[in-house]
Amino acid sequence: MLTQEGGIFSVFKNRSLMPPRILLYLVNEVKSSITRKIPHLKKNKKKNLHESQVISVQQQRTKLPIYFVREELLQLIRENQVVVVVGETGSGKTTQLTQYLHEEYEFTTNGGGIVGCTQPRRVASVSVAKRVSEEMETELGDKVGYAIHGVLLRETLKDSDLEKYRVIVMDEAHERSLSTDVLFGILKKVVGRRRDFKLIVTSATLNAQKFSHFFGSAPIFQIPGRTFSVEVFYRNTPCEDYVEAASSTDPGYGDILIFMTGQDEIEEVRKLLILPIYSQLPSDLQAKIFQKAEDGARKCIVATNIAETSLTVDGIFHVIETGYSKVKVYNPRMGMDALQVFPVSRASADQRAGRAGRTGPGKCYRLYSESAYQDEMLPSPVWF
Ligand SMILES: Nc1ncnc2c1ncn2[C@@H]1O[C@H](COP(=O)(O)OP(=O)(O)OP(=O)(O)O)[C@@H](O)[C@H]1O
Repeated sequence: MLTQEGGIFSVFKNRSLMPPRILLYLVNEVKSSITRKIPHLKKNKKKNLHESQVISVQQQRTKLPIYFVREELLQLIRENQVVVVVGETGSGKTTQLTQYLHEEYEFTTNGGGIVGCTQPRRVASVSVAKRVSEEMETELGDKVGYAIHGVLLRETLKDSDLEKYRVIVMDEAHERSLSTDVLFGILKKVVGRRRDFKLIVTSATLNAQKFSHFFGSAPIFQIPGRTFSVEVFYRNTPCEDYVEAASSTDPGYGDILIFMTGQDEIEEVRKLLILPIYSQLPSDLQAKIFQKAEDGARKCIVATNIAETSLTVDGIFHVIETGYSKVKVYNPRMGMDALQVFPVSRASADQRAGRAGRTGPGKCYRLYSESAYQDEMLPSPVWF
């Protein structure tokens, strides 16, 4: 069923006709990505067996770092209107915190007790909502929903106090954009007007202090530990062609996530990875298609930075990281925005590495040197 709520067009299969209790919102999205299955890559089934495949979803939840500090964190939230939460990638900030808050406030509010969680990317809103509904053993659209056609920001135009929300989680707040900055200003006012309203800001470590300061020295809660280790490899020298270098980096087993800056490069990688056949192709290259593919295909995803945060793709062991992304920059001469390629920040590189090691130990191959990471990359993204 499609419902129109408060100016937001939400995709809900809402059996009870009540709005879901946990809502994931899209606040800002920049680009798209392409996902491909590459059938000729070899899959080593044994090595590819992730922990998530052998233990239940509920057991997985009790192994996440946030689980061990649940009560401590909720106590801090009870005592403060705004709390900044910092934790390693995969510690459970998105999927677990929303559920803890739902459990905490489910019975204490009548009616307007929705926990809203903002996401910078569409793909994350959808996939996290699905995951949370699975964990809560409910159908998507029943207790858990997502809204991608509208943004929370737009909802504030109709209801400036966001009355139906008990808690808003500004997830991945370090992924700043104009929308999130405006929303921060609005939420600060809501916090001042509504004593029962809670705001949780999750962020990469480096920006936590700034957010805390903006909200009048809000306490910062650090979730200790990480779920699985990610081994990071660097090149000794910078590579001349990262598209080619990424395409020829095959760790030999396990699913792979490759980061590229945009659709053109993604298409190039796809061409390099998929075997072509046409009459003008030299016969030795044509012959390659007759080589037998191993049993069990391996998945290779080539994505832009839309896959950088919040996403868990089960089975991804390896991340190949080019160190670049496209950023929307205003060009005053042309009087319009343009996408330009820039080196990523250390915070983004760490987020990318964090896409491995979500459901098992992982590896990240950085196509640049360690000194480039340490000395040349900015600590966090700069917004133009
Ligand atoms: N779709 C999924 N399939 C399998 N496991 C998942 C899925 N989504 C989440 N998980 C598990 O839950 C863990 C916590 O994910 P969550 O998104 O809550 O972490 P996070 O702290 O918000 O990380 P990040 O900041 O990188 O988004 C993951 O590391 C993974 O083990």
